Amino acid sequence: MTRSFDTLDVFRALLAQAPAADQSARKEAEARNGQLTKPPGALGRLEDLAIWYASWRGDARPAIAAPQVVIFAGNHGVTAQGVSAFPAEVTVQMVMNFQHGGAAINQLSKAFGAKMDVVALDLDRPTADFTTAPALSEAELLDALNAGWNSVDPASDLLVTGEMGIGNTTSAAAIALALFGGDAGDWTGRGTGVDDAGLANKTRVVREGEALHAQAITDGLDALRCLGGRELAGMAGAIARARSLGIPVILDGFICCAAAACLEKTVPGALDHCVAGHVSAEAAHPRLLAALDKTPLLSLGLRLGEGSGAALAIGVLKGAVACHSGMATFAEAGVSDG
Ligand SMILES: O=C(O)c1ccc[n+]([C@@H]2O[C@H](COP(=O)([O-])O)[C@@H](O)[C@H]2O)c1
Ligand SMILES: Cc1cc2nc[nH]c2cc1C
Repeated sequence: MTRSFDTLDVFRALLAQAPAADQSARKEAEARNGQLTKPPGALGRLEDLAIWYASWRGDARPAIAAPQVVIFAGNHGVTAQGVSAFPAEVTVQMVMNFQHGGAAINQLSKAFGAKMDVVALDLDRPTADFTTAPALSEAELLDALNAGWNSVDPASDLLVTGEMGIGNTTSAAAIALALFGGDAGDWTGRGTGVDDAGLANKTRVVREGEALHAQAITDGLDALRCLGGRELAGMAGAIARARSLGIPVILDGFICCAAAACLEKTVPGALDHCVAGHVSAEAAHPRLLAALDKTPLLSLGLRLGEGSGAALAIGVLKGAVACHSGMATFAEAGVSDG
């Protein structure tokens, strides 16, 4: 694969140089919002969402015409520790299901008019078990970040990143512990549905893994390398590329947010072009969203991953932008503005 960046320092520099939102588009969108035929604030959070979207698109009256959903898949060596309710083979089996159109995310992408791409990352080469070694080498991390970076369609106008990877809630919990502190128990949840004994074992694995690598972790990219997985790195690379292209992002569940947190902890503000699509039923997702200072759009008790909650939130964002760009102003409609 041709890489777009060959070292982690170049990736860090790309993150640091990423463009900011367009303040003049924001101001123009705020002014337009104030003239639309509704009582001030009556569209609630939809108003902020539309203005946020306009500012990142550099267009005070934008449209959402080409959303892209990218699902990354990876396998995790830590599954040898018995941390998931499902066997690791499910990852490759679900990739085939995505490719044949049979998964929830296929239906949700279709329902919300998004094109969907699947990026399977070296499924025959699981990461190392992070309780004994760093999950990824630097070269492996770079390859996965590059795969994510190159997966984003520059012609799209909205990105959803999702994932599939048996064992990856363990990885995400260890990353969150490394980045935000606290106890392993604060960040460890049931994932696909482990029982109480499974949860205790998983919490031990998260604690041991984080302790083993704590000294080596100085920023989010170290956490991604030591405790992460290829699909998490793929999501991080895609989120970073979207920023460089001025494409807003809807974040999905616990694993997606852990991957995104690695960017934020590397360059503060790196997630300003992202909105949290939903809060999942994974126990620590609310805590992780709070740490990222993100308020989720939806709360539907989902714990599927694969971009499902974020895809549903495409509908909310499309609604917000349609109202903002399509509604009449008081002057246009001849409605008294009070
Ligand atoms: O998105 C979430 O918050 C979420 C919560 C629980 C489970 N998942 C999905 O379930 C898989 C990981 O669960 P586990 O138990 O194998 O760590 C992975 O494929 C995720 O997409 C996803
Ligand atoms: C069946 C199945 C589907 C999934 N989709 C995302 N994560 C998943 C985990 C399992 C186990």
